[in-house]
Amino acid sequence: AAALTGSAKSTWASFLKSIASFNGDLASMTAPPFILSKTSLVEYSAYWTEHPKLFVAPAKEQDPEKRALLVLKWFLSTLKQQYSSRSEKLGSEKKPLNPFLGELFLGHWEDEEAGKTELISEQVSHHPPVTAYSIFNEKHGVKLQGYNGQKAGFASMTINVKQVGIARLRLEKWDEEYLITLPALHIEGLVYGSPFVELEKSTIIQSSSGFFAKIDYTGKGWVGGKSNSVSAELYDNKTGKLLYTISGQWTKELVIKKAKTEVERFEHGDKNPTTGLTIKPIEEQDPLESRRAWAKVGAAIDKGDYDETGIEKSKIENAQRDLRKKEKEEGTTWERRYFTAVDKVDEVDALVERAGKFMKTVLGLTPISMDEPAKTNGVWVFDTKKYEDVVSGRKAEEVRRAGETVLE
Ligand SMILES: CCC(=O)OC[C@H](C)CC[C@H]1O[C@H]2C[C@H]3[C@@H]4CC=C5C[C@@H](O)CC[C@]5(C)[C@H]4CC[C@]3(C)[C@H]2[C@@H]1C
Repeated sequence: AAALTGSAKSTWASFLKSIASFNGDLASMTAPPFILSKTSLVEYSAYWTEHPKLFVAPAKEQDPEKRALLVLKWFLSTLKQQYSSRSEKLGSEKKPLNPFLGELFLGHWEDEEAGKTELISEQVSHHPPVTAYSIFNEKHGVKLQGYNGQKAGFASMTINVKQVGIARLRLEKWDEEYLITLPALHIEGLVYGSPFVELEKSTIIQSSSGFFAKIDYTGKGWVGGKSNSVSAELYDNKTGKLLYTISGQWTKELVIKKAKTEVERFEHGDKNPTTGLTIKPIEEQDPLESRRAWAKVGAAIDKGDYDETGIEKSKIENAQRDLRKKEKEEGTTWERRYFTAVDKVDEVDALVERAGKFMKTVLGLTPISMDEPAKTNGVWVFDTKKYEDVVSGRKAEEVRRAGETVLE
């Protein structure tokens, strides 16, 4: 992106100075107008499934080893959307709107082969910010649920972000579950006023059928490396045998090898177009749905009217503060519409334990421990009872009342 000029340069310079006194809470930073996005962070859950065909492919594969490879392939195909789609579309990473507690993002993908895949994303915590989501395709019995928050730090002109939370993929037909941990990232390019995400360190995928993947992320700075590089290894837990490797750039092309021979090359970008998410027109949305709730802020950002953006944002933020104060006085808490926080999930603990054992005994690595990925306020799970109560209309009164609390 072109280097900054004139006033943008000076506001960016003062912004960089402000980051230097960064306290770790990304949302609290006031970024200059040109870096503000009108998209709320609650929308980012959609990045998991913009290729519905890849998302449902594992369900149709009866060989468990090939299923594990298809899950790894789907996961790697989400990285470009998750971490570089804004830079590609908007020229740089942007600062998303900080979702209010209870903010919703609902939609579905319609795909001729995969059928309907539904998305439910809810901001289940504001302090610290935690987004929970459930993405499911009934036709193929594929269900993804997860939650994530961010712990950020600032060092040598780079924002370092550690993700907390996990993703869980369930294949009903095979009674199989996959635990997926989330990559750490850092924001490069701040000094040029054109920030972009680079992934780092490593994540794992552990399947209940006995397959384990380790995924390592490196960037340009790495020894002779290219930006957005990834190298994944898929193992058989039982034999410790390395079955497949997938490597390349998660923004461009990845190569799958079985042992040493190439078996497939798959592309991202125009050869692998994403499916558009269908969401209701704003006037039909629930008041808590993100694009309706932030409509006035979004309009101000589109106009580049920084003052109006600030005024409309603080109206929402003040309404939220009043709501929290009222709940405190009444001794009530906000009812999460679709998710519940629990202390632990046995299936998740079993997968973490299995992965940890494999990492230690076969790979000689430090095993992941559950408190590591899940360090938010509990393990957030999709509550199908709550979901059915909403869909059936049994919760219509609570839904209506909740909508009235959001400033229109
Ligand atoms: C806070 C200082 C500031 O505003 O700097 C402006 C710069 C745009 C850099 C900070 C923002 O960069 C954004 C990138 C966002 C992550 C992108 C993708 C994901 C994956 C998704 O599944 C979960 C959320 C996550 C981790 C985003 C979290 C928020 C990030 C780091 C934004 C930063 C505020």
